[in-house]
Amino acid sequence: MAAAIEITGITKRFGQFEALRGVDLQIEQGEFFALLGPNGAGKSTLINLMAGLLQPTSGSIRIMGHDVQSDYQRARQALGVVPQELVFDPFFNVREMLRFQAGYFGHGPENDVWVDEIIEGLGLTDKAYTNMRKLSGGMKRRALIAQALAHKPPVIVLDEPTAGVDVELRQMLWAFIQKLNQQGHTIILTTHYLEEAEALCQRVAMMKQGRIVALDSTRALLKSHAAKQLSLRLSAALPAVLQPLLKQQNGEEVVLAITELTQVETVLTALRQAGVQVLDMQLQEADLEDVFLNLVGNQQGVLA
Ligand SMILES: Nc1ncnc2c1ncn2[C@@H]1O[C@H](COP(=O)(O)OP(=O)(O)OP(=O)(O)O)[C@@H](O)[C@H]1O
Repeated sequence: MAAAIEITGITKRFGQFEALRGVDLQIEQGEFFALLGPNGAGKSTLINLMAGLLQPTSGSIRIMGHDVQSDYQRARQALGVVPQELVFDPFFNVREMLRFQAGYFGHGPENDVWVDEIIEGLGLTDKAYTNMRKLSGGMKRRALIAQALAHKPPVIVLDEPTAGVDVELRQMLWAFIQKLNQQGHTIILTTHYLEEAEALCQRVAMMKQGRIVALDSTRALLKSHAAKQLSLRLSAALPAVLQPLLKQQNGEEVVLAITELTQVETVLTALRQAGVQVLDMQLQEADLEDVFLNLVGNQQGVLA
């Protein structure tokens, strides 16, 4: 079985600037995959290369086994990309636009059942016959997501689909995308909402300055890269023996970084021996945001 996406040795220069510096990545069919990274890491450039909108400086990309350059049409047919920007054709209503889009990929009336399914799945039923230019911003975004899906592509790329959208659309979108994933579609998601990636994606790639700096299952990343946090309110100062674990001090509260649960016992013993009482205690699991900050740092705008 061909991989959904196979990226081999991709580099991309814009003049002197190297936006991608050797990216290798294979995403299997049926995966729900997150592509994360701070602003400027190269995510959109990689997506534009997948969609054939840019030519790589070197390397190759295959979508469902089809080379994006030498077999462009079949590669493009296999891919649906939901772009970041709201670009649309103002002359059609929603349903017409979707049928037109599917027609562009060679589908006829047999695809209408699918078009109606996405209209319903994205909550556009009431707007199906409304002209695109009369839709509100949120509804336009739904229509653009629908547009990327109109030709029923097996591989779906969502480039920050929930940036600036309300909770209702977010929940509806994720329910629908999860259903598509269960039906066998491969989903690739970029998002700055790391809790979304953590909740939805089985595997994560983190990019920094044009390179992949981490690639693993979400679970393994959480386990290997981030510590748990133990927050304590104490009756006296933190004993010196525990200072090496100190991560933060917020007034009365001290936050210790621990890697193993057994360390909690060690901390409590050390406190008892020093005669320090625990007034309050909270153990917090590491989340994907901690991993992200550890690996790529909190550059400006990362978690906008
Ligand atoms: N057409 C272009 N010409 C010159 N530089 C470009 C061009 N497109 C992108 N870049 C640069 O390449 C780098 C990667 O940009 P890209 O848009 O891929 O990042 P990103 O990870 O998608 O960021 P964001 O999270 O902000 O969308 C940036 O430094 C950007 O300025």
